[in-house]
Amino acid sequence: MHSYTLLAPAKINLYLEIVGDRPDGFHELVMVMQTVALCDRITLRPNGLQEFRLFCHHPLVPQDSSNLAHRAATLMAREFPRIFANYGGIDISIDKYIPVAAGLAGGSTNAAAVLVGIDLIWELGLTRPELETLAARLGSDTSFCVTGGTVICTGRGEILDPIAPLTGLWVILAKYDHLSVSTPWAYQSYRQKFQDTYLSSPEEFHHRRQQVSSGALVQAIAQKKPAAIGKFIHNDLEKVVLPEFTLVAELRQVLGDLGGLGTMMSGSGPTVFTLCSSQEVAETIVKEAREILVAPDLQFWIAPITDTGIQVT
Ligand SMILES: C[C@@](CO)(OP(=O)(O)O)[C@H](O)COP(=O)(O)OP(=O)(O)OC[C@H]1O[C@@H](n2ccc(N)nc2=O)[C@H](O)[C@@H]1O
Ligand SMILES: Nc1ncnc2c1ncn2[C@@H]1O[C@H](COP(=O)(O)OP(=O)(O)O)[C@@H](O)[C@H]1O
Repeated sequence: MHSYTLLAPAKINLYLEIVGDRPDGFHELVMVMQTVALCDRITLRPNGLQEFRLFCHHPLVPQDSSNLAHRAATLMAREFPRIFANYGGIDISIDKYIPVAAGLAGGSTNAAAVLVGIDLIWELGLTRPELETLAARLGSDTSFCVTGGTVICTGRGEILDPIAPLTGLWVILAKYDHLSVSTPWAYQSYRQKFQDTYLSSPEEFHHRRQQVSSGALVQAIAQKKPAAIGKFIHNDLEKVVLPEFTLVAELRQVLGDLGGLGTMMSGSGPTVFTLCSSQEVAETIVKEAREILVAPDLQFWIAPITDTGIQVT
């Protein structure tokens, strides 16, 4: 049996609109998700035991069965008990490069990589849609992470409509090390503040989804117009996160003022991203931002936008 090393990339949300409440307690969303080439490295080694073991040295990442990567492995064992009994367990090692609890889907992409990797190790031959359906049981963002690219994500986030890939752009990611935002908190706060604007029927959800599919951002992506893409990015969760996390609001303002195509918070934050036309532009903006915002724990990453999801190396 082979060992595999996989690269699991982060995502940003180019668009995140909260459309309404769902009967399952989650929110109905319309999002445009985009893969970014900032990757965690996941190594999977068959261990000959009847258990999964997880190794990760990041202080904020759980090392036990609550880790999303471990949960993905357990899900596979439950789905394929006889194959698990034959092939045995796997040691999962995670080298973390994606910042944690940052709105970049770090845990979800690790889980997606484990599904893809176990499919290979156990020679299951699962199709992409089958892997995406399994992934949806682990989290709202996990199905997207299986495939990656540029995708309209609706429902809880698990209904995927891939669109023309967005390539040739670069992104700056900026995050204060000491800040993290709880995703449930962000959604609950949004509900408390904006519930009176929510749509509620499946017909209204469908209509809104159609509007976004044919709307300004998706058109700009299809026509490969970087300036328009930067203009039409949007995130409803900024309305609750920015007033509460003033450092994030300031960071967003400073990066936005320094140029780039557009600046926005990703997901539930607190990472702020700036889309740039080139690596050089991104480097210049980061240099200038570091001169304005003198904070030892403010970190920047520069990475290309990519249409490559989980990669087996
Ligand atoms: C906000 C987003 C945007 O892409 O990403 P992150 O900022 O976490 O990366 C996602 O919606 C997060 O997706 P994910 O991180 O997979 O969340 P889940 O584990 O499924 O849900 C965490 C919690 O978020 C809330 N939640 C999530 C998705 C959704 N459509 N409606 C919700 O209300 C629920 O309170 C849920 O308990
Ligand atoms: N493999 C994992 N990598 C990162 N975080 C994980 C993982 N498994 C569980 N977590 C937990 O999930 C929570 C959300 O982290 P993460 O997935 O990085 O952020 P986000 O949901 O904002 O994209 C954190 O509290 C973290 O401890």
